[in-house]
Amino acid sequence: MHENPEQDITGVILVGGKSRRMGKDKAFLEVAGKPLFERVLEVFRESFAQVVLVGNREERFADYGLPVLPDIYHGSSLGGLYTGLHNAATEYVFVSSCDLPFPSAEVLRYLCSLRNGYDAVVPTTANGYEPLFALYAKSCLGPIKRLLDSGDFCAYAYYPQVRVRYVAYEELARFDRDGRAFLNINTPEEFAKIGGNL
Ligand SMILES: Nc1nc2c(ncn2[C@@H]2O[C@H](COP(=O)(O)OP(=O)(O)OP(=O)(O)O)[C@@H](O)[C@H]2O)c(=O)[nH]1
Repeated sequence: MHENPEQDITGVILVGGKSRRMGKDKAFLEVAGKPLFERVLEVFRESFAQVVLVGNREERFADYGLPVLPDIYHGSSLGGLYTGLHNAATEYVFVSSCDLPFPSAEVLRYLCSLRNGYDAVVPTTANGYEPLFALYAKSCLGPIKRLLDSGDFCAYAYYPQVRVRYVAYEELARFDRDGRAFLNINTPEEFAKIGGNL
């Protein structure tokens, strides 16, 4: 456990995806002998006093002693974030997808350190926004709900309505020593590239 886990941020790991491209539940794919989602969980446990999972099929995670919250809005990562934020006992949540093989505690802590005065802290990389390794305040709930109720599941469409601290990758690079902190794994080919075996 990190000396000072954040008390006002709940760590939310989204585990409710369908893994269609992978063809196999991504959360449990092993990298260096450890399931992908456990690699995120390890970083979260040392960083946050409270950690929850969001997704259906709770029985998959029965061994971990963590709350597993069922989706309020089904079928999107934005809906998963909504459920995490809605249920959080804290002002903020830090959300992560479950398919990051090399999540960085240093990147995470730096992002968290920027939260004062903002509704969201969102990294931007060469791939664009990274909404699924980012911090959100309860004040995002209304804009997210309106979006979901309108049938739009875009993870960043409400950003113009809240105060977002965008964090350019250049600002984060010093915390991402091997340049893989935002890598996520969606396909068997991507999994094979990091040495994974289905
Ligand atoms: N709780 C919850 N999480 C979701 C949902 N859809 C996606 N996620 C999570 O969001 C993150 C990113 O998911 P994606 O890779 O975009 O989608 P996926 O369904 O897992 O995979 P594909 O079927 O290949 O698109 C992963 O951690 C997923 O588990 C959902 O409906 N509910």
